[in-house]
Amino acid sequence: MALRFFVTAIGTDSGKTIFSSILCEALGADYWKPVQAGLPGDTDTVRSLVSNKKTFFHEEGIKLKTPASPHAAGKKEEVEVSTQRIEIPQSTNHMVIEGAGGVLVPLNDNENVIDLAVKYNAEVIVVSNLYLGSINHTLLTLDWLNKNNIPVRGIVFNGDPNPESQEIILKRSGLEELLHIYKEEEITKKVIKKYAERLREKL
Ligand SMILES: Nc1ncnc2c1ncn2[C@@H]1O[C@H](COP(=O)(O)OP(=O)(O)OP(=O)(O)O)[C@@H](O)[C@H]1O
Ligand SMILES: C[C@H](N)[C@H](N)CCCCCC(=O)O
Ligand SMILES: [Mg+2]
Repeated sequence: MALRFFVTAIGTDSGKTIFSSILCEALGADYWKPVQAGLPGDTDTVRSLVSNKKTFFHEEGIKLKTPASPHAAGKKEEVEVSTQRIEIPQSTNHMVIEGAGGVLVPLNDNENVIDLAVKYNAEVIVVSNLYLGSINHTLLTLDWLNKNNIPVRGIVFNGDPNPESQEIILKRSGLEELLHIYKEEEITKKVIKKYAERLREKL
């Protein structure tokens, strides 16, 4: 059966696009960004990092030029941003869907980015950075998902190792670490392939 993942994070610039590239490479999955705020978009980045020939890059659901929260970018550009307006592309392949920012980033006055994961019935993966303060950001994110009955497939740590942070996050959440992405000098196709091999063992 085709798998469907929704990649979210504890914030923006967290490594969702890097991890989405790794996941696409690991599974030969399609990539789709339902809401892109800020151009050039993440689809171009993933296209430049994935090596396999199977991944298909779907057109973004809603594309906004403004690098801001989708609700604000939509308001500025007079574009209606809502889950109702965005239908998942047809595909029989596995699909990696990348959110924008974190779970409670607003699409509009009533809806948030995470509502897209629910609408598409996708398994959520949370990318967690390892800066000072990230324990709180990560546990708040996981607690909100848990309290809203949104299951999480696992956590991806991104950044220099911090065993105390990683341990307490895994212990409190009871979730599995799917991958640790270390700080790389440059993100290249070769780097993405290396992590894809590691990730494949966990999926
Ligand atoms: N482990 C890492 N090593 C080196 N650079 C990284 C690493 N993780 C992320 N980066 C860099 O940090 C920047 C932000 O990462 P990325 O674009 O994946 O974030 P994002 O969560 O997708 O952001 P957005 O919310 O805009 O979609 C990029 O320039 C990326 O190449
Ligand atoms: C512009 C950025 N790269 C993303 N596309 C959107 C991030 C929105 C974050 C909103 C917020 O949490 O304050
Ligand atoms: Mg991104």
